[in-house]
Amino acid sequence: MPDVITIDGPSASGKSSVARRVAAELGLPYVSSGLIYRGVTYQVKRYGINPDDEAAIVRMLGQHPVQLVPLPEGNRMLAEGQDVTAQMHTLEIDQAVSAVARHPEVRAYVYRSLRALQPPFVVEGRDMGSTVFPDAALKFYLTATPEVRARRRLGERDADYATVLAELIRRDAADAKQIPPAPDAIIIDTSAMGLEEVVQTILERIRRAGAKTP
Ligand SMILES: Nc1ncnc2c1ncn2[C@@H]1O[C@H](COP(=O)(O)OP(=O)(O)OP(=O)(O)O)[C@@H](O)[C@H]1O
Ligand SMILES: Nc1ccn([C@@H]2O[C@H](COP(=O)(O)O)[C@@H](O)[C@H]2O)c(=O)n1
Repeated sequence: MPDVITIDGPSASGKSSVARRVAAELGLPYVSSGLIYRGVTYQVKRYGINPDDEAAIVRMLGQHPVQLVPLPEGNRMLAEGQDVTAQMHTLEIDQAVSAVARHPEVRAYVYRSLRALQPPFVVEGRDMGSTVFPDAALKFYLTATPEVRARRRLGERDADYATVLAELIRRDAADAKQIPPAPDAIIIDTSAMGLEEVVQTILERIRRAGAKTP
């Protein structure tokens, strides 16, 4: 069994749903890296920090840290010990998170949190395969057109289709630096695939890779 399996892709490509299902099938924990960036953004807003002020964000995190709890039934986000998971997937956090996540020192904070976790696990995000776990045994990258992703996301946000689509396209552009897939990632275009089909495709690739491992 590989130590670390990475599943990356743009917003609403299905990373967290797929990672959770794949991890459950393998009996492994799954880890949502985006939830840490969301937790940091929540604290930035809570403490009224300017999202452009990298040094102030890092200082704030020293006093008011966040912690990811990767439970199999769903990752939880703790801010100073308080469970704030329910407030992580709002349009307000969607719109602010990329500005916070672009700072190298913020990324270093998140990378340290992720690398401190004990493998094996399935981890999802943008740059898990390209940057954070370059030695991961297996790397997947999910794509889908913005329109398909916006339709999937509709209903999870308090917004209409046009707003959800515009927000997805904006976030893709804002995250462009960390979005490119690792050169050795297996790319799966899920535009015409159901969730279960994506999960089974990945599990099949993992089984095949496992069969090749001595
Ligand atoms: N292949 C698929 N077919 C249909 N629906 C899907 C598929 N993959 C994911 N979904 C649905 O799309 C929505 C978004 O999926 P999910 O939250 O897993 O994406 P994500 O990439 O983790 O998003 P984000 O990066 O914004 O957190 C969910 O409602 C999920 O059930
Ligand atoms: N590896 C990652 C993961 C996430 N981000 C940033 O966090 C935002 C939220 O991520 P979700 O997966 O929960 O949507 C995302 O838009 C990025 O700004 C990142 O930079 N790297």
